[in-house]
Amino acid sequence: MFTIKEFEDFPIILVNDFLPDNMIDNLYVVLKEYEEKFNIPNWNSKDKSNSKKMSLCMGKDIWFPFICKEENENITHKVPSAIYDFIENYLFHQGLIEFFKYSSHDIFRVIPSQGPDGRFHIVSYGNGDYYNWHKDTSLAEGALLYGSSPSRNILFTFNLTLCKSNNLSGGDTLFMHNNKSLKIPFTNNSLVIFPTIINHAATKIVFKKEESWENNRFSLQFWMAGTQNFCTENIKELRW
Ligand SMILES: O=C(O)CCC(=O)C(=O)O
Ligand SMILES: [Fe+2]
Repeated sequence: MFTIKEFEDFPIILVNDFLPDNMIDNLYVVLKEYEEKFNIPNWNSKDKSNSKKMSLCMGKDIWFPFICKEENENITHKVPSAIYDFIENYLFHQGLIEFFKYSSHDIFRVIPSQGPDGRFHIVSYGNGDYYNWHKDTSLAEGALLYGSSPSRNILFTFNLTLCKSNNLSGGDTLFMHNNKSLKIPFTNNSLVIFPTIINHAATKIVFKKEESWENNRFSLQFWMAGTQNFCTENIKELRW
């Protein structure tokens, strides 16, 4: 059963033991199915600041909706049902929604009224990989999960970390806010939720012995979108 905690000095929510085993298994089926499609992160959007991000992430990533130019398929058919299940039934679980409503950081209280649209991003980290400091404010090209309008912005990141290996060291998540920093040590099956404008990083992952791809450290992120109004009214205090 998951437990939820909030940090006083950081608008960050930490959920431990988040998913039941069957949901984790379903997500691993998706990871395995798309193993060959993970690629070096590509932030080629019109916003030039994004290009800097290329060198920050040492892992390999994949986006959903998944865009495959060669196959030219309908992207909306490319989101596995396990991902929708994860977002709708777990990230928007009534236990979490209830917590958001009464969060001590006002910013989270509006999540329930926005609904679960956004994008889905997965990073796979092998031995030696890390993700240097960054914000999740740029939206890589492509549609949102429910095909909604471009007037929505990415506002929150829900980040689930998974790793089956017991031989992992590092892979912690770091946050920076108002000149303070916070380290959340890597824990399998834990979820952090934060406004996308908070600087964060994942420390170098070291496996003490060689591991198979399936034993990599995975970061599964739902980048939640909200309306412009919501954005300007509620997030300005965080200097969007
Ligand atoms: O691996 C992590 O925990 C963080 C990943 C991340 O920040 C990102 O992909 O934007
Ligand atoms: Fe990030």
